Amino acid sequence: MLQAIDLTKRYAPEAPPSLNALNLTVNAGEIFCLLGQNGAGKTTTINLFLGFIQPTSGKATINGLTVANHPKETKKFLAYLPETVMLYPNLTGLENLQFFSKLAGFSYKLDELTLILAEAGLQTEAHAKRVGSYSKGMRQKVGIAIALAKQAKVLLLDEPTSGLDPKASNEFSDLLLKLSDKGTAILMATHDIFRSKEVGTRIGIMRAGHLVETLPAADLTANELEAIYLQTV
Ligand SMILES: Nc1ncnc2c1ncn2[C@@H]1O[C@H](COP(=O)(O)OP(=O)(O)OP(=O)(O)O)[C@@H](O)[C@H]1O
Repeated sequence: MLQAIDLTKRYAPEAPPSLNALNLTVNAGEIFCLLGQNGAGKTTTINLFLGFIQPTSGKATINGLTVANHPKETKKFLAYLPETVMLYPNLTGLENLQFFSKLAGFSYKLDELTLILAEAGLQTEAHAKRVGSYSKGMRQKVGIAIALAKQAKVLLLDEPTSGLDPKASNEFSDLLLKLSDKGTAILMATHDIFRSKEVGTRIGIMRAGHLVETLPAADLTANELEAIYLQTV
C-alpha cells in the first residue's frame, strides 16, 4: 500500500542525506511506527510520502503509484495528521468535517457526518461547538473523523500524540487500532515508545537518515523496546 524504494533526500547538494536509501513497505492493516531522535529523518519521510518535497533519488509509492509522478492521485488515498490538526476555529466540529469531506469529493448527509464524528470518539455535545474551544485531543478526533470520511487507505501521522494527556493518548491509540482493523495502512512518526509498542505492528528506529532497526512490536515489552532504542540512537 505504501512503499519506499531506496528513498533518499538531500536538502542541499553538499549536505549529507537527511534520508538515506530508505526501503520500507507498510501493508493494509499495518501500523508502522517510526522512532528516532530529533533530526533523524522522520518528518522528511512523511513529507516525501505526502509529496510536499521531492526525493533526490529513489521513490515513494502509494497504492502502486509513484508520489512524485502522481501527486494528485496519491493524495486521494491519503489522510494526514500533523501534531496540530489544521481546522477552522470559527466552524464547529461538524462544519469542519463537512467542509473537508466535501473538499475530498464526498457529500455526506448531516446524520452521516454525526455518525462519523461519534465513531472518531468526539462527544455528542461538542459536535456543534466551535473548534476554537476544543482541546488538542478533540481536534485530533476531528482529524481522525476526516480520515474516516475520506475513506483513506493510508494514514500518515507526525507526532500526533505529543501534548496529549495519557487518557487522550490512550483513546487516540484505540482509534488507530480501529482504523487499522478496517484495513488502513498507517505510518506514524513519534517519540512515544510506550504508545508505539501499544499500537505498532512494526517499529522502525531511525538514526541520521538511516532506518537502522525494524522490530515486530509483538515480540517486545515496552522496556525492551526502550533499551533497544537507547542503544540504537
Ligand atoms: N527544509 C529543510 N531544509 C534543510 N534541511 C532540512 C529541512 N528539513 C529538515 N532538514 C534537515 O533534515 C534532517 C532530518 O530532519 P527531520 O525533520 O526529517 O527529522 P525528524 O526525525 O522528523 O526530527 P523531529 O523529531 O525533530 O521532528 C535534519 O538534519 C534537519 O535539519
